[in-house]
Amino acid sequence: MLADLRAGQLLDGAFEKRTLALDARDRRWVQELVWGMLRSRGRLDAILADRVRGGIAKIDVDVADLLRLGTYQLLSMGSVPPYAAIGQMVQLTKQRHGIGASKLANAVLRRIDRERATIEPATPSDALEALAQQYSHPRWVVQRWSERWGMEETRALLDANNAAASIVVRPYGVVREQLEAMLDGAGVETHEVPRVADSLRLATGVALTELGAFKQGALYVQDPAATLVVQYAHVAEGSTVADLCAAPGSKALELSRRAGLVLAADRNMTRVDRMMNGFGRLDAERLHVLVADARHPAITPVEAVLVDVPCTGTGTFRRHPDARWRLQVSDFAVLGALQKQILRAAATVVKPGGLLIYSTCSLELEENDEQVQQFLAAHPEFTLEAPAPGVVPDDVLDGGYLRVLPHRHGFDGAFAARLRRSA
Ligand SMILES: C[S@@+](CC[C@H](N)C(=O)[O-])C[C@H]1O[C@@H](n2cnc3c(N)ncnc32)[C@H](O)[C@@H]1O
Repeated sequence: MLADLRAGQLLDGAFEKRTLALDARDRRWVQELVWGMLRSRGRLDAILADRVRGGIAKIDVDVADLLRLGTYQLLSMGSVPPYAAIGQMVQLTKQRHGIGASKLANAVLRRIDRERATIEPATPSDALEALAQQYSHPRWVVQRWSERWGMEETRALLDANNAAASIVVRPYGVVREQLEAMLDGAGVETHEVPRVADSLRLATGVALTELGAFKQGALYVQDPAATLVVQYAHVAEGSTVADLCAAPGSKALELSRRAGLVLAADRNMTRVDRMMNGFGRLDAERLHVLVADARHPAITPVEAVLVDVPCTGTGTFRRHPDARWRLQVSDFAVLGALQKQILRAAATVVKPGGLLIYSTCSLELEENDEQVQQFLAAHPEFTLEAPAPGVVPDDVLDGGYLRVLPHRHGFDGAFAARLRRSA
């Protein structure tokens, strides 16, 4: 899986592909290991740097990942006996890299096991480096956030990014109480979600896809931040809505609660396939799926258009611990250009008097406020229009925008701007 990530694949996809043959318990164990290791990679590297001659950057990247996995098991996975963690990693290193590398793995991991009581690496004197190491984030990301929010709020955000994200579900075709009863009958503990009516947070460790309520299409998974984006959009009852970047489709489903018809389009065929499977499981109504490029929308103007654009996803680092290590400064320019193109093209298919909703799961101003401000400056026929008071809680509104922050609200990060076209 880690080799897949190095080849540019995303963690979710690599996990799906590599764990097909495992049962639910083993999948959970692998997930705990890999997600946990990636969330603490910076700290693990500091520990390894003190014990690998020449530092971790000097050794083969695959061996480095094996050492990180071994170290994480030794220090953070109490369920794994040290001899098993060391033995397994040494064996794997031998299979993949030969006897020399396996001796290194054996020596390093045994030493870490021996020194576990005094293992914490020294705190770097540079305050940003210290935060980056403690919370395992790239330093440049910590720097950019601390310039915006200050050190203490940045610390809270880094901490939130390392917390395990819970599964939150929404009822479909049944009311919340029915879904609660179905889950209760299956022995699944549920909790209400602050700020978002009808969503249910499931106790951790639930094998969701094995639940009857899932198989019967009585629920779908949606982080409260995504639900809030759609509630903030507040499309008119019975209207036709185009969701031009729709896959895997949870916002399209949420839109279909109020809309008369939702056109759910995405450019990526594989993701469209997955979206269709999801809608099929739910027996979803009032949704039409299309494969289409949002830069050239092939539809006639509609009452509301949502563009949930591709972005750096810095609001979802807690779910995708690989993303923080993949992020590059150049992503802002590359994705920014695409976001700009999609937003401008989407504007051409909004009816006069209609709504254009721009959203991201990024925390970054370049992808959020600045995109919208530039768009509004070039399109005087659109104005920012927050939904009526009470549609979403006041504490997720910020100057008319929707802004959800992991460390303030406890959900994924999200941003949205609701733009009204003049009649
Ligand atoms: C943030 S995700 C959308 C998530 C989705 N709205 C949901 O709530 O489930 C962005 C999506 O945009 C799609 N995408 C990227 N470039 C696109 C383009 N030019 N036209 C249409 N879709 C595009 C990606 O395939 C991806 O599925």
